[in-house]
Amino acid sequence: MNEWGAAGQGAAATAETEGGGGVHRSGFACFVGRPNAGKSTLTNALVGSKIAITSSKPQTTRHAIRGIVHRQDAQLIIVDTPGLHRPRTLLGQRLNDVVRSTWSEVDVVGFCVPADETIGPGDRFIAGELAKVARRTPVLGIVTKTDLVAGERVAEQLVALQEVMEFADLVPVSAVDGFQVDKLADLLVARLPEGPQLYPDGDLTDEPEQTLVAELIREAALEGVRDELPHSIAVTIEEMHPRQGRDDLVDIYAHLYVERPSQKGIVLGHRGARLKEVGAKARRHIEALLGSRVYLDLHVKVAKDWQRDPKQLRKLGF
Ligand SMILES: Nc1nc2c(ncn2[C@@H]2O[C@H](COP(=O)(O)OP(=O)(O)OP(=O)(O)O)[C@@H](O)[C@H]2O)c(=O)[nH]1
Repeated sequence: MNEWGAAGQGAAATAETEGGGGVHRSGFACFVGRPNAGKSTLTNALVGSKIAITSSKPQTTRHAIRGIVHRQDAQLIIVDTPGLHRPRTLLGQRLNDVVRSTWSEVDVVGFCVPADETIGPGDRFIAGELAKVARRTPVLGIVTKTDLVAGERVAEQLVALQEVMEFADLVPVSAVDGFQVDKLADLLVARLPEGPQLYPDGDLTDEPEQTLVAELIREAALEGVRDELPHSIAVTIEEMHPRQGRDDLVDIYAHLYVERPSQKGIVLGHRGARLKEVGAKARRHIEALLGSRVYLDLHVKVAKDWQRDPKQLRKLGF
């Protein structure tokens, strides 16, 4: 087709080079959508490995965790942002700042709306914010969780989504049964500039291991108590290193912060039974992540009103 398409060195991608042999694209994408829209699960489905943290309750993905999709023709780096929401605390404001700065850095944004929930004010709030960047960054409309509803409902949701804002493309997907996940990858890749591979083959995420470990502990600690302590737990890794003289065992010392003394009891449980379960569960996940045995030491501490205190927020990594 076009011999010059692959020559590439710094040449801008054009429509003519699309599909041309040898063209390699690389760049960044992120998914936005209200909490629970399925963004993390979709990232995992695209990357093909559990790296982002998923849960059935909102607001669990706090850090911009990247998943990397390696393909012959492209490398797509997915940045997973926290959910955008109306801020009520300093933490809320910081999270929204992270989201907005992410949007301005990526090549394409995917706006996720679940097929099984009506489009509401939360989605329109996000669309309003997204419209501000849409002139520079293409936004794809994604209807997620199509496996949960009948075909007509998916069609209705696509129509409803189209009315919320102008999209570069619209696509329905299911991360659970894999419906159109490859199609979505194609649509995202098509929006990336021509460029070389940015990460080595096999890299799935560049998020520091300690951040992932802290997220796994937080996830385990929130299990079953989210209604009581939805946003009140933060985790820091104080120390993490292989045990001296052992190459099959990693020692991890972590602090679990709650906001008030009364919450400490909830996390600990009767005679510390709950914390023990949390530790066992987190340890299993961390062992799977690190591919090594793990000794996990967890301490619960009270950091009074950490969500409202800039000094505490900095200490906890926000
Ligand atoms: N049936 C079905 N469930 C899904 C699908 N994708 C996600 N889910 C479920 O929906 C819930 C929320 O998914 P997440 O991927 O954690 O959603 P999120 O948008 O990343 O949520 P936040 O991190 O809170 O912003 C989880 O219980 C998932 O298992 C899907 O394609 N089909």
